[in-house]
Amino acid sequence: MTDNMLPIQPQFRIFLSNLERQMSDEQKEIWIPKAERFEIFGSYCQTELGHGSNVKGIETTATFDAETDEFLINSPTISSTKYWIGSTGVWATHGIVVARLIVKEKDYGNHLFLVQLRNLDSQEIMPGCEIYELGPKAFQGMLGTDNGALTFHHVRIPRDQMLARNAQVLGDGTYIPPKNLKHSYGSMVTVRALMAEITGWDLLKAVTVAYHYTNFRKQFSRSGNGHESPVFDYASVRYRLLPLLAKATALVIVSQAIKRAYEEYTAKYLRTDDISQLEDLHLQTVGAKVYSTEITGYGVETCRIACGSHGYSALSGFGRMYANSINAVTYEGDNFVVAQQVPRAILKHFKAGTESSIPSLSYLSVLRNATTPQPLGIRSPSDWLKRDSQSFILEQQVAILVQQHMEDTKAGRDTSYACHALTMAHGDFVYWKGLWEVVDNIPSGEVYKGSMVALAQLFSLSIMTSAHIVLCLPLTLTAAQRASLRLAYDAVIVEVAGKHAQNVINAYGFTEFELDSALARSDQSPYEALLEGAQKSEMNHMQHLWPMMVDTRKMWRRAQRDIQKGGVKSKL
Ligand SMILES: Cc1cc2nc3c(=O)[nH]c(=O)nc-3n(C[C@H](O)[C@H](O)[C@H](O)COP(=O)(O)OP(=O)(O)OC[C@H]3O[C@@H](n4cnc5c(N)ncnc54)[C@H](O)[C@@H]3O)c2cc1C
Repeated sequence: MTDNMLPIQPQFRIFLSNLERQMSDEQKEIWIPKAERFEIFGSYCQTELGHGSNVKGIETTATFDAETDEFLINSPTISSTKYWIGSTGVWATHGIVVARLIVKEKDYGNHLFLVQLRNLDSQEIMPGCEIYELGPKAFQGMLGTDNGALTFHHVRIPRDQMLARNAQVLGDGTYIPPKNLKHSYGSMVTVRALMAEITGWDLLKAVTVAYHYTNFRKQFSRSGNGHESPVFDYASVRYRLLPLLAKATALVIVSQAIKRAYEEYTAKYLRTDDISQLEDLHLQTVGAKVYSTEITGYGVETCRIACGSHGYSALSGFGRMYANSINAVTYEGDNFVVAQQVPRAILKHFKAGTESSIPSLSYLSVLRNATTPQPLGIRSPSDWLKRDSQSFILEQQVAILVQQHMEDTKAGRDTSYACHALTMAHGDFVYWKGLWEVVDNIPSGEVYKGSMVALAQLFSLSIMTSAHIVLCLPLTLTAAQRASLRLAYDAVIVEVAGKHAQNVINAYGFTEFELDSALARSDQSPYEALLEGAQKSEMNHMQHLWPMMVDTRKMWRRAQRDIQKGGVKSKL
């Protein structure tokens, strides 16, 4: 239940953050207190029926009328209807609308405008606005949020409702352009920084339910002593669930650090207008958004499948969790589209020779000093637990993919598919580095240090044995070294399963209310909870349909008798 997004969330995630970053000081004084006091509810209206990823293609116009000192907001075509707009179907009283600014017939491209959508006293839709709620979403997801379709019919707003921190239009129609074009992606950065951490928590909940259930559920006897074994004891279950526990932990911990860096940047920006760090933070948050939403969406589904048929019951909660998490690969920028920004930024630094200013790009030194890598001194599985062995593999992996990307770009190939794998490999390296930075700083006396080290090792070895790395490893490692990597991975799985997983799950301390799953209750076993769910099913009370079922059977019997008597001939 708690993973259902609420209509109020766009208010904090994107509406207020845009008011703070994109409004002039005078505008902020008026609007921020209203939003903070919930006198107004806000939404962010960018996507149109015809244009999502291609923001430059937006058709909604904001035409300046110097006579009345107003803008006219208009949707000139059906494809310009704002669509998917969170909270707008029912709740929002105001929207930050992305529209093309037109002054004296000149098109200045997309700018932001604050438009009132509903009457504050009656909630009625304002004249000139046409709004519909979109109805159910795929998998019945995001039930708690209304999403709207919104058309503007020449809606007038005062000139001072153009968000004016950067660009402005003066009363005589003079256009003051933004000092810097990069400011415009500041609000996207905010949301992505938040999403990366939230998705980590979503995955942790799914893993917790699956861990609880697979330890309860017994099938077959592994020992042959007649007692059935918990399915968690099978490698097929452990190797799916435990790496997800480690990955979810990494997502939360590293994304928190990215979010903190962004908050520090924002505080400085609001004081000084200094946006020098924004480009790097943009790279970090786009990468984090793609990496975290991809792992979480598919990870939640993996947890469901690991629980067998009972995972497929709505009572398990996995359906709800999946429906509410998988859409994050699409919103705030489709992952395959925004993933392209990461290689672009990597190449820009590589070509300019500025990669040393960005710690997460240290792997570019592999390409810069393009010498044959020294063979790794791996002699036993424990050598794989050393940081330099791990960084070697992960850096090699991204470097190979960057090299391939450069060749593809040079050859004029469409790289939009391969960019995704490169962004994920970059994410592997960034999250690996970030996780170890945190874990290494835990004082050695802390009781949870051992569990965190084991989880970090599991995270490291699981990403090192993943699909695209397997392609690269044969180039640099001997067969014996590759075999020892598998042994190291096996050993870490055994250690985490036996000594740490339960402690880590307990430490996260999700309540039953938060998990909302029949597979993870303390007062009932999963079987009791599932059976109780079946007993409560509304389909048990469909007696009004019984006569129809009886009649159908009678009809079949009659038809059968007629066929046997030879009275009915098939027309087929
Ligand atoms: C639940 C939900 C909530 C949302 N909330 C809001 C909101 O509050 N406000 C708002 O403004 N918007 C919102 N959106 C819209 C969202 O931001 C867009 O859906 C998203 O940006 C993707 O755009 P699109 O749907 O038009 O996909 P498209 O751009 O049409 O993409 C379709 C396919 O084409 C591929 N593709 C497109 N362009 C390229 C390219 N250049 N290279 C390679 N492949 C490409 C994509 O990978 C994808 O597979 C929401 C969406 C959802 C699902």
